[in-house]
Amino acid sequence: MKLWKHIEHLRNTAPLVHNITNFVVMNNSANALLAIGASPIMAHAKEEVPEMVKISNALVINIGTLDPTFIEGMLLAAKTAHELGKPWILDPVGAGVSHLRNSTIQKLLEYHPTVIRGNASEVVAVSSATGIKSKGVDSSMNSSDAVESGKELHKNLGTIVCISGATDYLISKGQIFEIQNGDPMMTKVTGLGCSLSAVLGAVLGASGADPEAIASVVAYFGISGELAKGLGPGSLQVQLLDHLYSIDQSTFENRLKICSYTW
Ligand SMILES: Nc1ncnc2c1ncn2[C@@H]1O[C@H](COP(=O)(O)OP(=O)(O)OP(=O)(O)O)[C@@H](O)[C@H]1O
Ligand SMILES: Cc1ncsc1CCO
Ligand SMILES: [Mg+2]
Repeated sequence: MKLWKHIEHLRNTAPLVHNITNFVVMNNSANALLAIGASPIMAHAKEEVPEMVKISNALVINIGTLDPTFIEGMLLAAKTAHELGKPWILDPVGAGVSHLRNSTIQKLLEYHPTVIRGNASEVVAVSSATGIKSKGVDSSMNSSDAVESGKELHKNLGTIVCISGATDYLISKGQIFEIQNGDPMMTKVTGLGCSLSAVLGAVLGASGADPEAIASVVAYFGISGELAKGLGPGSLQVQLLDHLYSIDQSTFENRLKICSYTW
């Protein structure tokens, strides 16, 4: 697979990505977007959200720290993106943990996200709609155990589903990509799943709903995490940005662990 072209295209396109995300990750998500070559804007007030969606190439909605004001902004943004045909990605952080999260996800799904990216517990919770018991925002399951739920979600909504974990899965119409890049140390830095969702917003802005382009960025992010591993979570958090910024074609191609099959 010749995947580097998707990374180059993203860097050359420099899409503007509108994020409504959580208080924990606003900074690292904006920095991850800049490092990969995109332009971030964080904005959640309902008074400006429609204008932001209009000027942006893609929208990221992350429900990590919900409150009524954020929910209002998210619903308006998702509605506007849906009406304008702008691609958008939903990160259902903590799906299944509270009624507020579950009911907000159900309302957001009415606006047909282009992609849903979550860890295994979140994907299972969104797919079951009723919500399962979950530990918090970290997954209590292996990503491989969420693949059937991811397929159901895709069949019911037509949404591309990305399940992150030791193996990342990208489930789209008739095709699944499996990506084996990344490092377990990435789970010791908060919000790297949120950063992944943000950079997937960037590839949506640059390439639209192209599963191969999205899978390329999932792999790119994992490779950046592998290279960023140092003494522990602190250095990984900082060096991830350096590698997102600087990886070249040969490093990417030498480290790439990806396959795809039909379903
Ligand atoms: N065991 C693992 N081995 C290798 N890479 C991993 C592992 N677990 C997670 N990752 C990588 O870490 C990144 C974040 O995925 P993760 O599933 O931890 O997201 P998350 O649980 O939503 O995180 P958060 O909610 O903190 O943002 C992905 O790039 C994923 O490939
Ligand atoms: C720790 C945490 N709590 C709400 S959002 C978030 C960031 C990781 O999802
Ligand atoms: Mg998460």
